[in-house]
Amino acid sequence: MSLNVTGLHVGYATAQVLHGVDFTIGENETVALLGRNGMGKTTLVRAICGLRPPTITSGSVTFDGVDITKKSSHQISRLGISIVPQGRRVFGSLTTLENLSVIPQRKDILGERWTVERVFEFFPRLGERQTSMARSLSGGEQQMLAIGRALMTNPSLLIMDEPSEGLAPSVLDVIHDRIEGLRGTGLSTLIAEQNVDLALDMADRVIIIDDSGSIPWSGRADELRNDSALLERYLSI
Ligand SMILES: Nc1ncnc2c1ncn2[C@@H]1O[C@H](COP(=O)(O)OP(=O)(O)OP(=O)(O)O)[C@@H](O)[C@H]1O
Repeated sequence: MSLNVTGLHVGYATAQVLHGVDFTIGENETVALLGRNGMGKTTLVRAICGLRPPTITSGSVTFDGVDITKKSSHQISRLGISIVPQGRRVFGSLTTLENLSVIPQRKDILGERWTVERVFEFFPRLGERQTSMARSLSGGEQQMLAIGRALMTNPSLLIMDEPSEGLAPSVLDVIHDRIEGLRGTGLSTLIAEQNVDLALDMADRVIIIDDSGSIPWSGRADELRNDSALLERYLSI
């Protein structure tokens, strides 16, 4: 798996948000995307996944050597990138089981495929709630379901947009543990997060987005954790 983002400019009808974003993600890497509120984390992950708005105005996104800059979100999903959207977006009027069963799956993959049973092994709590309507699940259970739905596509790159948002600390521990559990399964992960401590615990590498609409710093998570000037400058911590 390799993702290469080069010179990406992205915006909305009303405003240009990203002004030349460059980064790469390699095989088996967990990368955190950090930045203060409104810097463009969601804009960047939506652009990579082919979700519109926003619109990519220049630059390119290449995934496993294929230019996906102009591809639709469905095409990108079929190539192996899956997103856990901000706000979870599960189907409230379907059961847990139905939410997982309706996902189109990529079949031509190396390694173990995801099945509903495997998701229930991975998140036992979802197995217990498989006949419940998704709208009746707690926030944490909905987040597990959103991750389960993304895994069902059999991605090689999983992108999560603020997985910690609105979750209680005990649930965060579960989500953190499960994201750790994905390591070594051949999956690479990009996590956009406001919760810097959590992100630094989970990630091998960090990219920071700032008000220039680009990536002023990237490096190892432990480097950032130990650099109070960087934390203050870009994340106001
Ligand atoms: N649909 C939209 N139309 C116009 N502008 C938008 C739209 N969505 C986001 N923006 C603007 O784009 C900029 C970046 O927003 P974005 O949501 O990508 O930031 P973020 O880093 O993910 O922030 P947060 O952590 O608050 O979600 C903000 O100025 C926001 O107001």
